[in-house]
Amino acid sequence: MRADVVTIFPAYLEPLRLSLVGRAQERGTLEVRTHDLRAWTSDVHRTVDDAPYGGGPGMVMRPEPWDAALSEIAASDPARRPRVVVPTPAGRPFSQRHAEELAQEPWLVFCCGRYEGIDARVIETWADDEISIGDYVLAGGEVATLVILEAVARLLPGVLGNSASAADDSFSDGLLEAPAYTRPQVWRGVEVPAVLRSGDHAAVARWRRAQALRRTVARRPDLVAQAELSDADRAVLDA
Ligand SMILES: COc1ccc(Cn2ccc3ccc(-c4cc(N)[nH]n4)cc32)cc1
Repeated sequence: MRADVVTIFPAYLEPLRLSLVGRAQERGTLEVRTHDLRAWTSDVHRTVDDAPYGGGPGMVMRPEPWDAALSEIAASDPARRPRVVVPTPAGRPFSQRHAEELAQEPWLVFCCGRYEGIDARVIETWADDEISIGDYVLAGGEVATLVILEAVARLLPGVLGNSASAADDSFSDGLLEAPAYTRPQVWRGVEVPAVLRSGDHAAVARWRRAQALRRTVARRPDLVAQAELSDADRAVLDA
């Protein structure tokens, strides 16, 4: 996968060189190219923003630099068309399903807005996805891009080690994950549930499913409504 990121703060994307996403880049599974939007300005002050029509607080990002940047990036591989992603508070809520969908794409381009956002005509012209990572307002699209790219990168082939699998993810079955434990067996007087030390893999799976169901009912009833529940699941919830 190739991912281009356009931003006025390229340094914000440096964390993509670390850890899981960094390893995916070293392996060639993911290629991240970061671009400074100001490279596509033509005035001496390298202006990327202007006052909003209709008044109101703050500034809006001008369309010309964005259109020049996206046109040049898209033209760099004429045989393909990238999927253009614009993080915004007004976007479709990001989810594991959405990450799985984006992980199928060979080429993503992220437009990191700042100020009060990007001129709407750029979004109309270029955006394939407008994505919100939550109902709170960040100062720009860079952090959202880091979130989206990490969630997508871990789904790419070979990125997660053998010991981990995206198929076992929380949300992969529509529920929250069960509590996890490791050594010591007793810590601050609290013992690891015996079933997890029993060696009975079927019992462990039943326990984890029951814990995930109860946790999801308590914290995210909206997810329970969407999940596919078995008769055994319903028995747990009715208990
Ligand atoms: C009045 O409306 C706005 C006031 C401030 C801003 C700041 N801002 C500029 C670009 C940009 C891109 C993404 C996000 C964002 C995404 C999520 N889930 N939260 N915040 C925020 C962004 C935007 C819109």
